[in-house]
Amino acid sequence: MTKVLYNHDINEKALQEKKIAVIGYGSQGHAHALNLKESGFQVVVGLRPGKSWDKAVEDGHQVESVADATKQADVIMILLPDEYQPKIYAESIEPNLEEGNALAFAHGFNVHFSQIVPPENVDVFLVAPKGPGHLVRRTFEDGAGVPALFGIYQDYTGNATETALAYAKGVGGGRAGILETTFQEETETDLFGEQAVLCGGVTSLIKAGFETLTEAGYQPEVAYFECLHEMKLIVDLLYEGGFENMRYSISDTAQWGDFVSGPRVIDADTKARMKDILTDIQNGTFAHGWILENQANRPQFNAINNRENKHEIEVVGRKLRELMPFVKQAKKAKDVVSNGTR
Ligand SMILES: NC(=O)C1=CN([C@@H]2O[C@H](COP(=O)(O)OP(=O)(O)OC[C@H]3O[C@@H](n4cnc5c(N)ncnc54)[C@H](OP(=O)(O)O)[C@@H]3O)[C@@H](O)[C@H]2O)C=CC1
Ligand SMILES: CC[C@](O)(C(C)=O)C(=O)O
Ligand SMILES: [Mg+2]
Ligand SMILES: [Mg+2]
Repeated sequence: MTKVLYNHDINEKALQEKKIAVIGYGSQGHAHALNLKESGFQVVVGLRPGKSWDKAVEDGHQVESVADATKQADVIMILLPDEYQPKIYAESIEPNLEEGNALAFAHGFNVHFSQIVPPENVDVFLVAPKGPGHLVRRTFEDGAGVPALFGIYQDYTGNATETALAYAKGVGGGRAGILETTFQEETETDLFGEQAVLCGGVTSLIKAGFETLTEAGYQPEVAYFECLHEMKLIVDLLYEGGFENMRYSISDTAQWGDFVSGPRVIDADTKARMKDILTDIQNGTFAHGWILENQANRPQFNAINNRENKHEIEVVGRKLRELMPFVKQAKKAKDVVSNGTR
């Protein structure tokens, strides 16, 4: 079995005298900066003036421009949106790198697809938490953590692995398990997971179920609770103990329906389309389309996003969630991070 590393396997020495620049203070950025600081490491946050800057100051960080944070740091973790990274890297990071620095990423996209080509005299690694940034922070505060992958693209100093592992431990990955990967494997599996299963797959499944019920005349509120709200409760059981644990808790009627109807929804054709999606990721078709979409100022992204936000499941869900104040909302936390108001 692949070796999974935990806190007790990792020596933090490689990062102890070092300064870490966390560039960006969004979903991942705020979680890395706060978790690393609370793990005892020196952190400077690199940003442009604005909402994230104000929030990072409010959270007690030293905040500098991206260029100045890079100049001061030994390890530069780039946690900007993937689509803006190449420009900001070229303008403010690369000119300020010094020999022996470490350049780090939480996703391999830009290095793997050659949108960022690092100089030869720095270490290059990734530490990719396998979870949303707000949960990287929330679980850390709760004394737990989110699993993380680490991968070395370039080991100029000979210390890249020790540095990456200390970083992964600092953000809380060593509480849940740290696995070695490559930039290629992380990039391709992460893109596949978010498109086919975790985000694209799940939202399409929920929406199709909701629409099937409402088009048949059932109440939208009932359809919302059935297809979206209860998803989290079922997924919690999967998270805690896999399929067996979930099936232990549901009724035998549900389990029989799971066995006979699940494969009618997700069948061999669905799997063949998943393979097509993976091929498009592997051969660069997806990356090419996403890069062009951004160069054109996101016409399709914005149109689809507006349409999705107006879908009946979102309208009814907003109303129902207002009546459940115990439901925590990452979007509110994200707005807080990006608009500086708490
Ligand atoms: N979201 C997640 O949970 C995960 C993300 N990743 C990876 O982590 C990286 C970061 O993603 P994510 O956290 O979602 O990013 P976000 O969209 O949350 O990051 C936004 C941050 O970037 C800052 N920013 C944007 N443009 C600039 C600029 N021109 N100059 C300076 N700062 C700027 C924003 O500041 P401002 O307020 O000024 O706009 C804000 O602080 C990506 O590589 C992603 O693939 C990996 C695992 C999970
Ligand atoms: C699942 C989406 C993700 O890959 C993540 C939170 O891990 C992302 O890019 O945000
Ligand atoms: Mg991911
Ligand atoms: Mg991702």
